[in-house]
Amino acid sequence: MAVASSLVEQHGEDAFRTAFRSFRRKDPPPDLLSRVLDFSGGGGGPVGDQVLSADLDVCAVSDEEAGRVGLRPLRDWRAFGLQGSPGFIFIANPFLQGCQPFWVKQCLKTYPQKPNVCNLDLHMAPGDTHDIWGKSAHILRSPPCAKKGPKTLLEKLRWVTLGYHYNWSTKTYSPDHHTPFPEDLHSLSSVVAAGAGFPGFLPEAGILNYYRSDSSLGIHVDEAELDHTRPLLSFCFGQSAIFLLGGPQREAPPTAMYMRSGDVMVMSGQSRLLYHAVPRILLDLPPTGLHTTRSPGQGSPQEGSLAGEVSQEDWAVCSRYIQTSRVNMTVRQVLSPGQSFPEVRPGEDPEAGPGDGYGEGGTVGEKWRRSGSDETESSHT
Ligand SMILES: O=C(O)CCC(=O)C(=O)O
Ligand SMILES: [Fe+2]
Repeated sequence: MAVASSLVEQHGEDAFRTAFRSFRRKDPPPDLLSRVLDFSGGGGGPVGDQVLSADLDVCAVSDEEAGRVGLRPLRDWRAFGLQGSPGFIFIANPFLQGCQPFWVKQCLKTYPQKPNVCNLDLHMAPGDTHDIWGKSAHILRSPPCAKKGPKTLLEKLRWVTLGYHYNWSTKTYSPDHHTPFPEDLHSLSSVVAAGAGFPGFLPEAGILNYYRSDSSLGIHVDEAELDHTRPLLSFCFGQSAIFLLGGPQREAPPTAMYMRSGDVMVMSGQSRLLYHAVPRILLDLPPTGLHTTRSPGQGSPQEGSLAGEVSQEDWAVCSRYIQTSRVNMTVRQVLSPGQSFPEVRPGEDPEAGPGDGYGEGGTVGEKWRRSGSDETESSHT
């Protein structure tokens, strides 16, 4: 059941905004929370009538290929769809035990490194954003002291872009702002896309969002990619969140669901261009599957695994960070095979990209990330 159907719309605002604001309230109404879908089956909200089981192509990927990127064999994945949202697939934590830490470490230690781009680059000198991990790790590794020191760079990180770098101002990608897409994330994405029925998916752009406890992600549609027939993949790590999935217009009341560490979402087909948002990070639920111990009994990654073990030293930093944070990676194919970017003709304003519907609130970037109370909007650049 869509959560906003019983909420009173205020000031003529659309149903999505009404729901978004309700979840941002300090104490969301209990009946609202009771209708948040919980795919983990681990208690909490119901898996409602709206939930279907989703078909995967379990033969598309061998157990070895899945294990190599830290995923369980595809036949063991629990995948769900939503009535009324064809193409939306929710995969409840398909990671092998002990393998999420590798991806958390990549998000915190590896992907923020140059030549990738992050929010700190927008207002800091290049030398100062050079080694975000190195400049933060020793502080995060030491025991928290009573007097809070200044935030580390890692704690100030809000987004990182990979591959074709999303331009938050023009809301476009461009051929001349591109760096190599990380090979390990390419492999992980290819496995998930193939399992979801999209063999040959080409991961070309990534947006990593770093959420602190009061962060949120405004209502938007991801439409800057030129090929919308390819899915958008989303990987969640760390603290849980409430995710809202709406319709093609903001007037449609959204469905709310919990997203927990390890959960993966695929937005494809008609769901590729649906409005969505993250109104709330939840600190009261312990992150699942985030211990480093690997279980030898359940197909743990073998020789040649990309998802290597994380050293205790690195994990001390990562685990401290995600005690109060959530990290999300979205992976997108930008172009169809053989497609190129439209040429900017002389005299045309290269800044005037197509609208991307991020409208209000915004991404982790300047335009659409919100934080603080439901009344205040602030940017996180
Ligand atoms: O953090 C999330 O779960 C959603 C991220 C998202 O929608 C985006 O990056 O476009
Ligand atoms: Fe999005």
